[in-house]
Amino acid sequence: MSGPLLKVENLTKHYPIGAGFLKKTTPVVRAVEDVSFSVEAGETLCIVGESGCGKSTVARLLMRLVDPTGGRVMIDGTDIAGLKKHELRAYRRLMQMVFQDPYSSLNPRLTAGQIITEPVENYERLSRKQREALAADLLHKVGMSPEMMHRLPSELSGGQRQRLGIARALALKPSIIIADEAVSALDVSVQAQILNLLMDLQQQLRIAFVFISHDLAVVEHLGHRVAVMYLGRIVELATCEALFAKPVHPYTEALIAAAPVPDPTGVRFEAPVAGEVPSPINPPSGCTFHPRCPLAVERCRIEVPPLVPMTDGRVVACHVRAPASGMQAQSAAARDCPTARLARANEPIRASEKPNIS
Ligand SMILES: Nc1ncnc2c1ncn2[C@@H]1O[C@H](COP(=O)(O)OP(=O)(O)OP(=O)(O)O)[C@@H](O)[C@H]1O
Repeated sequence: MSGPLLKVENLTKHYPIGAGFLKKTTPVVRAVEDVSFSVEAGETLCIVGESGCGKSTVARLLMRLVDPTGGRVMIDGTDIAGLKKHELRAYRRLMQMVFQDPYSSLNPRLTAGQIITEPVENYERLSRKQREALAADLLHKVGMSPEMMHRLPSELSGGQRQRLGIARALALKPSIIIADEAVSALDVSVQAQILNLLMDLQQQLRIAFVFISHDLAVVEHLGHRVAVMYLGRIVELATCEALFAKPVHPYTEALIAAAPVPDPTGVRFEAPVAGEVPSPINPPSGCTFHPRCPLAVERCRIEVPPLVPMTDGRVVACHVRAPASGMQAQSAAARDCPTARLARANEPIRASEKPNIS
């Protein structure tokens, strides 16, 4: 294979809503607008943003559970939109999903063994012996004992159920796992166990993760790169280290500043993003963040800012901090950022911050 494992180009999803009988145009929810990114084998790309910014819709588009309004999703260089049903089945094996609620996503009437071998049995017949061996192997991979294969989901703890969800996702030996808020429903200590399990599995199996979360502490722990979404668009995409050390987009900066501080000696400020997220049915003109942005200028109200590459490899969509004309904007932006000033004092930017952003 040459090129990235997963490549998303200009992905857009508008959900039509409530068209009146005589209305000439159907109103739409602009859930995802012109989103592009790529993910390499063995890499974790996190997608963060407030509720309703389009994270889950991106996940559904990647899995082709919904069809895009525009753009493409390429796996191993193949555009999955052009695939016939039987070809899509083969590609679906490569990409599996882990859901937020491990209870509602597991069939309560099936045993753990049946749940995790079911995806394989959709593709091939297994003897009882093969099924048991596969179930034992998958349970072992996620740190559970083989005896658990006879239990029902209701007889397992939340953490065990999420391990089961991960075992089921691993059954088809995927190259990519899409995890949508996969640890949000778990206690913090169980969250840490599941995150460590995912990182171990990634090292062993070179699986790529697209990890969707609103929890920046989780993202900082797990991610290689982070895409920050606001109202359907990516506003900043950077390596995890670079993003947390010196956010450039004012929205990223506000999001990081507003995150709870686990360590009171840490570098984070407590300052929430002012105002509500506008409606994706009738989003603001120009930069959709402008009504909440303390730096907004006239141009922000008029023109949609393009994603501009910065000198450290990140991309940022901001007329003020990343004007389309200048790669040098990044250093100026980072200088004015109070979070960055404190962060920089603690953690210098490393030479390895050269993300592969496309
Ligand atoms: N089937 C649908 N029909 C109409 N609108 C939808 C549909 N699915 C999602 N939306 C809308 O699209 C926008 C993006 O939703 P999405 O669930 O992708 O956001 P999210 O960032 O995952 O939010 P959350 O973190 O709350 O799950 C929201 O305004 C949502 O209401």
